Amino acid sequence: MSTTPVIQMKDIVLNYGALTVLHGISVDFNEGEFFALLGPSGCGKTSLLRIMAGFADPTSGQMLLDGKDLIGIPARRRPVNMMFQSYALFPHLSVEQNVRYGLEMARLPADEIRQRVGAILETTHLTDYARRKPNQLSGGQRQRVALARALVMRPRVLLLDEPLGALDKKLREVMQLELKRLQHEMGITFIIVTHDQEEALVMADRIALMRAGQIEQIGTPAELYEMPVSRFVADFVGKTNFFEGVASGGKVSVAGLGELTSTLPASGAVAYSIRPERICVAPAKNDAFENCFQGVIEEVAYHGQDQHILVRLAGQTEPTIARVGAQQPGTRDIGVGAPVWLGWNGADARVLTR
Ligand SMILES: Nc1ncnc2c1ncn2[C@@H]1O[C@H](COP(=O)(O)OP(=O)(O)OP(=O)(O)O)[C@@H](O)[C@H]1O
Repeated sequence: MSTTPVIQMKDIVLNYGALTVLHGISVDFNEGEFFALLGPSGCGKTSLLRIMAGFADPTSGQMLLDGKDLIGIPARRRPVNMMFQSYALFPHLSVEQNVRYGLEMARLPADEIRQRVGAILETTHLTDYARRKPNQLSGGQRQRVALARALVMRPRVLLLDEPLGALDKKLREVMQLELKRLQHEMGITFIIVTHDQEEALVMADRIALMRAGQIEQIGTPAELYEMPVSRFVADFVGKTNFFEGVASGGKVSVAGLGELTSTLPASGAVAYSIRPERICVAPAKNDAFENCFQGVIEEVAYHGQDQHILVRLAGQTEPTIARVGAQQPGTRDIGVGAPVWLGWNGADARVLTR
């Protein structure tokens, strides 16, 4: 993938009166990448998207498209298209008319319009629905029409604000892969806003995790998951167990429990983070693991392909969660109240200083 930036945001600040919504955001969005702006409600994701689309001007900061200043250029003159959560299709127009509308407004030659609309209906699997009205379509189909309508304009960048928000879980999962396929086929930069970390992990090439108007970490899904820079990232992306303790060298001392090992040297107050799938559950102590602690099972949650086993370790206020596959020998009969051993290796843990 290219690392040539299409849009560059430099130190973007946005104030609404006395309220600062964006506190100096700097990020480059690259040519042809699928980028997710992820974060909890109210962290400023949509505000950042609206600035890129031209619906809001930042209080200060710089924004470049292909190296040229974008601020002050009206929304309709930017090669940037925004797709809203409420797809805003014209109800009285057919699918095909909805899709061709933008090209007609741009006064393109009739032949080119026909060719481009035909091609995009095919790419989005809508050819058979071309004559239907929006109210004769399912939610997923309407969503595809909105996408086709945006993509037919061939924007340099497509901005998508919670595009799958209105769909049920099953359809969301189908459309996540569909969006990724479309983005890949067309090579257009997609910047998507979502508060759903799973969605961001599945779809995006890179993610910016935002928190209270700032970017906490930018990276690939694997970087955010495997190498979180803070408690906030480790907690927001995936599930994890935290042990608050004091680090010295490669060890973290946890009150009531003992010393935990890691391969990351640190000192002072830290959070030691270990993912549930990195913890092995066994009826007896297994010396193959550097960290072994006994506890009592508090709850077993069945999740289909795996189980989440909540274990109370000595001196801990929160249970420790281990995720075990249904196929793991010996775990099927483990029940609430049983004593078990949890084991993991230091290389699988993260030591977080903030
Ligand atoms: N027009 C406005 N006037 C005043 N405050 C606003 C305005 N628009 C947004 N805000 C505030 O700015 C902050 C960021 O809002 P924004 O919509 O960007 O967040 P978000 O991360 O997209 O959240 P969500 O996922 O809930 O949509 C919020 O505190 C919001 O209340």
